[in-house]
Amino acid sequence: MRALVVTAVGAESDSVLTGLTPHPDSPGPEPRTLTLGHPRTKSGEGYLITRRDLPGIAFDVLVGGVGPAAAAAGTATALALAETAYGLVVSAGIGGGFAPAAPVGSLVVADAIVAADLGAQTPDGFVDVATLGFGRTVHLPPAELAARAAEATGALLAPVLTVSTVTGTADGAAALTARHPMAGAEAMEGFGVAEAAAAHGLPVLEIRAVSNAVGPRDRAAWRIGDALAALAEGFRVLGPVLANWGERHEQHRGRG
Ligand SMILES: O=C(O)c1cccc(C(=O)CC[C@H]2O[C@@H](n3cnc4c(=O)[nH]cnc43)[C@H](O)[C@@H]2O)c1
Repeated sequence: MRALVVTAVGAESDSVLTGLTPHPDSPGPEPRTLTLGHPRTKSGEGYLITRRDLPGIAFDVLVGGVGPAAAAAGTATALALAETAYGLVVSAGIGGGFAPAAPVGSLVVADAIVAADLGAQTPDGFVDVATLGFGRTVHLPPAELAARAAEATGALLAPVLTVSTVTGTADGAAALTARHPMAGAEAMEGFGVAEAAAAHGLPVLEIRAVSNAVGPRDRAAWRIGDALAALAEGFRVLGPVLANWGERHEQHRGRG
């Protein structure tokens, strides 16, 4: 199986690739970097993808940009231009954790990927787009895969919210918690990645390493290094889990 892992920034992609480093006894081919699509960066590059082959699974790790729109555009471009079909799409990176369930340095695997600020404000409160009668606000990763990924990595299995604006006040955090009491984390890309995956009929997974608590903004307190290290460790464990799931999934599809 080939999996597409979508991160927002290069530091996250580097962590994912560190985690996906093969065992020294069977190093496999060196990772290859390629650019895809139209030039879109200041330096004139397309989307940056790094390919890493592991036993039973190949990973393409994409730097898609920050926010749900950039993530959807990057993911859709990678899926549309792929030479070899993907079997799974993963949104990965750092994120804010909801206290006390998801402390800084911990991992959260999504059992639901939720567009938390896609809707309308009304005098009676927030109404999401699904309730307004347009589209959807939730994508569900394959339940067994999400559970196995969470168990193997020691992650909290909980909804991960996608927001276009990082929550930066206690009131904002309280409002989100009131609407999504089970939420484990928030980040800015998962729902965009999931929309693109769904448009290609592909399953999606999201994993976040917590760099900060959701609440009053204190950028100096973000522990990005700890979160990036947790992300790398998570992917070290996740590689074989995804390979195993892919093999069983492909056998199942072959029988059908
Ligand atoms: O400054 C750095 O070294 C650095 C390294 C890696 C990533 C970053 C980012 O700032 C990436 C932004 C990214 O982080 C997610 N994120 C993190 N915390 C939150 C949050 O509390 N609420 C929403 N999103 C969060 C988000 O997905 C952004 O794409 C910097």
